[in-house]
Amino acid sequence: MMLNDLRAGYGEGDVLRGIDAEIPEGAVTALVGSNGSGKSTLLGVLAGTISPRTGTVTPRRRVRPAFVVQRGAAPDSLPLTVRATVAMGRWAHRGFWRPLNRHDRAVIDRCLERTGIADLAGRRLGELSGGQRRRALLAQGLAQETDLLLLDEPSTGLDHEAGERMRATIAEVAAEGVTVVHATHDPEEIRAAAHRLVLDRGRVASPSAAEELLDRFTLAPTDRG
Ligand SMILES: Nc1ncnc2c1ncn2[C@@H]1O[C@H](COP(=O)(O)OP(=O)(O)OP(=O)(O)O)[C@@H](O)[C@H]1O
Repeated sequence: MMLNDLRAGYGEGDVLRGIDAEIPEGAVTALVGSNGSGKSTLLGVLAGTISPRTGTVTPRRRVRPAFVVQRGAAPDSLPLTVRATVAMGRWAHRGFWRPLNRHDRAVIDRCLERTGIADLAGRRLGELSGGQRRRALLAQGLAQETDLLLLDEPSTGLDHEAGERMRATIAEVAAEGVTVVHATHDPEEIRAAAHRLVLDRGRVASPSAAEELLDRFTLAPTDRG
């Protein structure tokens, strides 16, 4: 995917100030940068939820990307089960008015399994811990079976085991041919990604700034000078 001179923002002024980059298809790209550098905004542009002011993303796919945000759109007070939440991921294929078929149910089961939450399927979303809810939202994204999976800080708040499972799932999905872009501050996720796109105040960081930022993000506190 090629990003050419992308500019986007919310009110006056641009948050993304001319992004030129290539995002390799069928691989994992980590979107790295300080707080406020524009990672979530860029994910929003790739997802189509934020319109760029100028610039292009090519090719523009007909398939809707799956965008896994930090919190779901449904309020926690809704009596929605984990399974129902994941099932919503099938609406993109089926429309929410049509009953799920056997294939949909098999996809939902698989997504619950691979995110390690099959045993929570009957629980209400509002009763889950933050990390469990995050896995349910990832499962919902996977259930969409799109070829572009966008994740906003997927492993924030996950324990070590859940974080490893998240990284494994991300790698597996990419191995199946899905283009994965995830915004992350997690050193292991940054190291595990095949590609890194480093943002610096709304632009792609220069090679030397990128190297410095990546060092800062991936070195353990004890390794830092
Ligand atoms: N909905 C919004 N309305 C107005 N300004 C926004 C909105 N969302 C983000 N911004 C602003 O855009 C800038 C970039 O935010 P963005 O969320 O893209 O950064 P980020 O790199 O994802 O940061 P973080 O690491 O904190 O998640 C920030 O200055 C932020 O205040």
